[in-house]
Amino acid sequence: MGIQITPSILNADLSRLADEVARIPSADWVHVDVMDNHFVPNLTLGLPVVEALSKHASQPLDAHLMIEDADRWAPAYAEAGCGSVTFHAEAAKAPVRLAREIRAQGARASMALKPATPIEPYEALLAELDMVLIMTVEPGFGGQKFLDLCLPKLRTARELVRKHGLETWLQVDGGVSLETIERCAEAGADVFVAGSAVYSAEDPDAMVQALKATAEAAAT
Ligand SMILES: O=C(CO)[C@H](O)[C@H](O)COP(=O)(O)O
Ligand SMILES: [Fe+2]
Repeated sequence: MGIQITPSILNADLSRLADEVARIPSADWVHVDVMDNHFVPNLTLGLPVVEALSKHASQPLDAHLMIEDADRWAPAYAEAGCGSVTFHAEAAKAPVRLAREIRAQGARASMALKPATPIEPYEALLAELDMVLIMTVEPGFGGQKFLDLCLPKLRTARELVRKHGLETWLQVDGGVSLETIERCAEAGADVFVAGSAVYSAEDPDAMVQALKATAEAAAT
């Protein structure tokens, strides 16, 4: 698939979501951060808003569920029309069953790891996943500083995907900008979430294109 950019709408104008998404036609996906004020200390939006937005976005939605009861809710986001659904490893009680349920609903299944969660215990699970999200900030808020300490885990994830001959995408999320995206691409990421970098830019779509070009140059 090559390099893909999935802007997060967390720092967009939430009162005009469909318009905000229309400002980024070059994006491959639209990243939607769902927070429940339990798994993370912040509350954003849920299933009805995601369902409504999926009907107005020209790109598929990439739902990032920062919620405690992932086993119960994640398949519903696939059913609501998301193209990709990411649950957190720290929240899922039965990740294999959950990944299979998401895929059965026709969406890509993805699992996220917080900065302190290692990838090695999940090696056998990789074949069940279409994507792994390596968080590069503590989940909960946009606009945080990129954590370089997450890069070795990204390299390990890339080695494991190669070792098993898989096509699992590796996504990074948190503090991704023109300044940090090269490091992520060099370490093996191929899907890049960028929230504040895109929506604080004067021309958000030009920023999406610049991020993509920078990651492509670093990955080759
Ligand atoms: O999952 C997230 C936070 O938990 C967001 O997707 C992420 O922080 C995007 O925002 P930014 O690019 O500003 O860091
Ligand atoms: Fe996110």
